[in-house]
Amino acid sequence: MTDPVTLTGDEGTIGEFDEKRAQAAVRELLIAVGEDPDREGLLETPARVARAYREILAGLRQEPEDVLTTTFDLGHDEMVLVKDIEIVSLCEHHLLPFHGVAHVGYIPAESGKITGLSKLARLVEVYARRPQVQERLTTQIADSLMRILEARGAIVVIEAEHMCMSVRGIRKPGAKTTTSAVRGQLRDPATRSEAMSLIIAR
Ligand SMILES: Nc1nc2c(ncn2[C@@H]2O[C@H](COP(=O)(O)OP(=O)(O)OP(=O)(O)O)[C@@H](O)[C@H]2O)c(=O)[nH]1
Ligand SMILES: [Zn+2]
Repeated sequence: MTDPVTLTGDEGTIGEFDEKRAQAAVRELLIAVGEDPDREGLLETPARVARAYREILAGLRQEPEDVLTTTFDLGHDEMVLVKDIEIVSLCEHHLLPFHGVAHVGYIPAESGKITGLSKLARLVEVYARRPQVQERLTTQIADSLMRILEARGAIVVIEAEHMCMSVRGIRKPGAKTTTSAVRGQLRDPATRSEAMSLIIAR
């Protein structure tokens, strides 16, 4: 068992993951939909689902500062862009997944302070593994780059398909939503269009 961690998130204090409570809630849900939670095939389901949600929502117990740790002074002050970072997040309206790719770029601080490339993907994970809306996920990543790396500019583009639009409701599988957040020097039209053309290029 890992130690419970209590952190302060963007919207107040985030509690620890209560596995027993999650299991009881899944059992209740099974009863609510007319299933028998005591039939053999479902006996372990509450425990499995609780573990799955602990994993899928692990970002609630992490902060961006935890992952943007390793920084180097390379003196590189031009744009760094990591494309096609696969994401799976959980829509906070329906608790159904949305999945796709994130493209994350930034212009380092004048000092040339940069971070490891994998840390950009880790930053995406911190915010994706929370109940989310795609717009907030996008802006939180960009704002963290500006704040923690003191970046001069940041751009985040996310393209995703929402299960709540494909398996229920309007049922439009394949519909993709694109969101972007652009900060600092990347708002300059020439820099922004250079970044966008790199993102679009296959
Ligand atoms: N802007 C935004 N909307 C989202 C996101 N994820 C889900 N939604 C939308 O949230 C809305 C919730 O609308 P409601 O009318 O309250 O819920 P609903 O009756 O289940 O809506 P339908 O999906 O249209 O059946 C829906 O239109 C979803 O498509 C997201 O990341 N961003
Ligand atoms: Zn939804």
